[in-house]
Amino acid sequence: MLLGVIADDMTGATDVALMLNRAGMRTVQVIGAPKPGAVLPEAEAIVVALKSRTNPVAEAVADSLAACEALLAAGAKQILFKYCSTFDSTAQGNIGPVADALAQRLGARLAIICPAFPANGRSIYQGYLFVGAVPLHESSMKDHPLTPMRDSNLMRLMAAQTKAPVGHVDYATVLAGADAVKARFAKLEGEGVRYVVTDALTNDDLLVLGAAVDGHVLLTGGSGIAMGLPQNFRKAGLLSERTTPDSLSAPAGRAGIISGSCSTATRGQIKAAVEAGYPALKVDPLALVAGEQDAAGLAAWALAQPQDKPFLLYSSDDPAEVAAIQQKLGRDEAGHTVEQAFADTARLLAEGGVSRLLVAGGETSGAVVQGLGIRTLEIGPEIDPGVPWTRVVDGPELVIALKSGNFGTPDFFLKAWNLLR
Ligand SMILES: Nc1ncnc2c1ncn2[C@@H]1O[C@H](COP(=O)(O)OP(=O)(O)O)[C@@H](O)[C@H]1O
Ligand SMILES: O=C(O)[C@@H](O)C(=O)COP(=O)(O)O
Repeated sequence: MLLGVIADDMTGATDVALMLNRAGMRTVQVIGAPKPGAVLPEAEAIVVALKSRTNPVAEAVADSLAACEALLAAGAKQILFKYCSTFDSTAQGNIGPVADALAQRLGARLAIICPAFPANGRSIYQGYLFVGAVPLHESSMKDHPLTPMRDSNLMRLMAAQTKAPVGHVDYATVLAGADAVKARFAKLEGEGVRYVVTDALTNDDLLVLGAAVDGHVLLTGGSGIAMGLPQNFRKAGLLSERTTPDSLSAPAGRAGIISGSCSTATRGQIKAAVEAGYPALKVDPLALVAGEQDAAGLAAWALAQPQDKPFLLYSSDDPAEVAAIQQKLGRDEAGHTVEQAFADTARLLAEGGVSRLLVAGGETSGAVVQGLGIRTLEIGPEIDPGVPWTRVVDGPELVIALKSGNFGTPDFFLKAWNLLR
């Protein structure tokens, strides 16, 4: 084991596991903070998927430290704290407090902050995070149901979550190469800076940064930063040769989609699936609270649909509707109600013979994976950047893809099945 990753949500975990797998590291994903003394699977990289993005801060810190202990015990030489490429967090955290706790545990004097993910349009310039052509706070992330992002300056965002000094490595330095970046790191460290936001626009920049962080005990960032890490282990002669699969054999059974993601990309993908004639049922948080809809009813509906097309269960709605529901139920209550309903529904679906499942939404995926009692995932082929099919290794017999809300082309729900045999 070389690299340990602590991911703050489920889709983020499969995203970074896919990145590492494609860059040549044999990677497995385990779900939840391992218990003390737990034996982790054999791999070159292990990703521990937590649900720590929106948990209470103390819980997020405790889970992240537990994951860190397990990864160190398994032999990790470097720890990556993976958060969202859109830096999803609140003013209180959880990115700052978790990074602080990990830095203290690992004795890290300097850790980079790099959510850049060019393949999905996330770039950093002058410390500002862009989503496609617009700054983060002008993107659809400003309306996220749980972590609305209203600032784009990563130094300011981080400074609001930590007392440790935050610095910046500008793009000119990244363009000058890994040695120049290392020299800047050393200078900033000498000035007492703990966290360094690094500009990055392209995959080449991420490879430069990957080389520059060789030997850092703690890194923080999106999955993009993982791209340049395997090269360090390969150079040190520590990596085996491997290729990534281009398809995945799936157990016989039904196919379906569960979506609790209200992100723009997911809503477009739902529209495409409905237009393609997928049987679709909208789940209403208010109806769940009133008992007019429940998991048993949702599963029964899904299992009664014709089998020639995947069924679609979705609560996804546009920002105005989500805001109206949150006003009635409260943000957390609305979120938890939907997540619990989907977790219970997923369990009933698996019991009813569903063996191929697509789930949209990070929090939603966390709930569904918990509901299904999945403990380990093996990473399969890439459907779109950041989203692989995975096979459940420890849990019910199924293949499952966990899609980040904002990832995937509009035909994602239509084309994903083509990679299954
Ligand atoms: N109609 C809705 N109204 C309010 N909240 C909702 C609705 N549908 C889903 N949610 C909640 O919104 C959150 C979406 O987050 P998530 O699943 O992480 O999606 P994404 O990956 O798009 O961020 C979840 O907590 C989910 O339960
Ligand atoms: O880094 C990313 O953008 C994703 O890996 C991620 O974390 C996704 O989170 P959700 O959008 O909540 O699924």
